Amino acid sequence: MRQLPGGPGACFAPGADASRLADIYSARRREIRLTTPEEPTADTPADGPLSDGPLADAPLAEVAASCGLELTPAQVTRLDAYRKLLWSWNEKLNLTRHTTMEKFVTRDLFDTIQLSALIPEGETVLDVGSGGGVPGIPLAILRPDLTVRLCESVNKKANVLFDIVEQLGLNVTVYAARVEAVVERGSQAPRFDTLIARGVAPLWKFMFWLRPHHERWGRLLLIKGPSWVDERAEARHRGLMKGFELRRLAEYEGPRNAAITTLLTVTRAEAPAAGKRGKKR
Ligand SMILES: C[S@@+](CC[C@H](N)C(=O)[O-])C[C@H]1O[C@@H](n2cnc3c(N)ncnc32)[C@H](O)[C@@H]1O
Repeated sequence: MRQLPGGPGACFAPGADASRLADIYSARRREIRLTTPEEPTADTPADGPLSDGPLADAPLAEVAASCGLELTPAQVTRLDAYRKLLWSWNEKLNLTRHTTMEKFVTRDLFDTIQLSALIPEGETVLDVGSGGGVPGIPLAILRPDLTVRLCESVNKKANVLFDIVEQLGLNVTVYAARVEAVVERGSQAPRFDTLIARGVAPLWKFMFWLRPHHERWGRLLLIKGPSWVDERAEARHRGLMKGFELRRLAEYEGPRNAAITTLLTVTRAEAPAAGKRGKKR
């Protein structure tokens, strides 16, 4: 993982030719000004119908208060600055369908806050498949005690993340790379306590990508919709859960959305206690 010449938060995929990085960087800067059709952005796991509610265009603080979310004025200001940058980039790239204040707060912020409650103080966290930055960027705003890093495989989106992080003055590193490359042995990225993700891939794919590098991450923390049960079955069927434990940590209904969201964790299974190993003689 090499540092881009553009700034301390910028990294590039492993294997990039160092002598060409400056060219690549300026080319990528140009690239992000294009309006390019992207693959459709998946709804978040618990997305129901995306109709607007009565607080669609209310100020962030008001919508947050209506959902019982307690935010300081400083947090409101930074979250709103992030929301503006995200929506502005969304006019050029397909990054989010949550383009009313109500959806931003009740889906993006709400999910992030639920997730945040499960992350211990001081951890190093990687947001896998950040897209427009959820949940990694709101998490970095709300939890300055964490070291948050973002990972996004599509260069155009990673460039947007570089820009947003820079404009918000966040101390967040962005990897323009696939997660497999970020966590592989020999990568310059640190070991991560927790990998977080929303709306990226089914469980079996995560396990396929991450199993070989299990010593480089502590646990996987996933925001999932009801499909998680089928995803678990598929991952087990493919033999990808062997030696790993999946637990359901929390389940909640969104404030304006009856769909259920589940927070799952995957960790290495504990080795059996010494006395239980092997057959009795
Ligand atoms: C549907 S978006 C979700 C974005 C964001 N997490 C959210 O919930 O709004 C999924 C993102 O994951 C990225 N992605 C898919 N596979 C990836 C991988 N192996 N490593 C890193 N990013 C990946 C895609 O490029 C896409 O931007």
